[in-house]
Amino acid sequence: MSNTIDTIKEQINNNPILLYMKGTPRMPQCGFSAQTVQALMACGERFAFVNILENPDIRAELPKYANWPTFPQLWVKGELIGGCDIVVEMAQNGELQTLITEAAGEQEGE
Ligand SMILES: N[C@@H](CCC(=O)N[C@@H](CS)C(=O)NCC(=O)O)C(=O)O
Ligand code: FES
Repeated sequence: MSNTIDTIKEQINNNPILLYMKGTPRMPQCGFSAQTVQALMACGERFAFVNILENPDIRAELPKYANWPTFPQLWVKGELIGGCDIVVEMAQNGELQTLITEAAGEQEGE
């Protein structure tokens, strides 16, 4: 569905820090999404999210577009960073904070 792909592209281009997840940051609906939100929130910056459980078209199309089969998916500055495993690892080694702080700087400057 090309419409859905356009929506996805818009979301990715308009939100420098964007998490596709199951549920919401306040109420994640899966442990993988919950862990990822926790790591992201610990960075202390505002981020956008899309609840894919409420957007079945995006749930169906994004994995093909991203070439990444699962959720959550963290996108920063238009690029897929990864899912839960990668985000948690990057949180542990400090890379996530650096990435998010930098992306948030651009967000402020908008
Ligand atoms: N190892 C994955 C775990 C995520 C995962 O396995 N997600 C599954 C279950 S929540 C998924 O998104 N399945 C496809 C779907 O539910 O649409 C990661 O690092 O993100
Ligand atoms: S919803 Fe079952 S593992 Fe994520």
